[in-house]
Amino acid sequence: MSAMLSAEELRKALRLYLVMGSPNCGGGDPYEVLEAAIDGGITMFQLREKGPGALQGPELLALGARLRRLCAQRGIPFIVNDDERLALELEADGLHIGQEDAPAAAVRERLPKMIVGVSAHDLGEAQSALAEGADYLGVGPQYATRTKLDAREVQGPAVLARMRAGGIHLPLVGIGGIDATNAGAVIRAGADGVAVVSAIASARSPREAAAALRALLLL
Ligand SMILES: Cc1ncc(COP(=O)(O)OP(=O)(O)O)c(N)n1
Ligand SMILES: Cc1ncsc1CCOP(=O)(O)O
Ligand SMILES: [Mg+2]
Repeated sequence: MSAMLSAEELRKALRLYLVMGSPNCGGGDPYEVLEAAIDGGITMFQLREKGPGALQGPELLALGARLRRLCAQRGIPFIVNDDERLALELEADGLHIGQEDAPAAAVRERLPKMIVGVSAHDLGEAQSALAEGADYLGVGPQYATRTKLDAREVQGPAVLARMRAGGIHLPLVGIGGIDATNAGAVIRAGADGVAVVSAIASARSPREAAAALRALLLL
């Protein structure tokens, strides 16, 4: 577990997890989108700069530094997707990696003080991630998504129930196609929280979208 958050604090932080980068903001300013989402009540943030027009190099570092600072000011854990070096440069609270990224055990060893999140699509992957020292699992896709073109097939909330029944007690967050119409089903299946991209970042009002999700998650 990260030195920064206890397991219980992490479970709470995962409740409404915004995952986002500039390509998800419909041309809007990602800083303003994140600020509005924090005002609306998100509890954790992941910088995932992927897709058409994704920033790289110094531009990505500059954006990451601004978003990181905003999260620090507002008490929101700041996680970086995929890029271990960027996570270190930004002094992130954590790194999220998937099955096609660096091996979780090696990342755990290199980043002993960071929150390490791992994507898991079935019980077997969840058991491996647990054994390799993951702090939480991102589980999905729960529903169809247009945000991640290389997403695996839809698993549905039942995959969360299978993980719980299989003895996975790690903090779990559902991801993929989640919005206000289906977030409750994800929680009822066993997730501690929901991770969303488009439901907040592409909303007409990211603040209102985050507030609506927060209200139904009973926060
Ligand atoms: C919270 C959370 N869960 C899952 C993912 C997906 O990670 P990954 O499978 O590595 O895919 P990319 O996001 O890197 O395209 C995530 N980012 N966050
Ligand atoms: C990053 C990721 N991993 C699995 S699905 C997904 C994308 C989720 O985006 P959205 O919330 O817009 O469906
Ligand atoms: Mg990844």
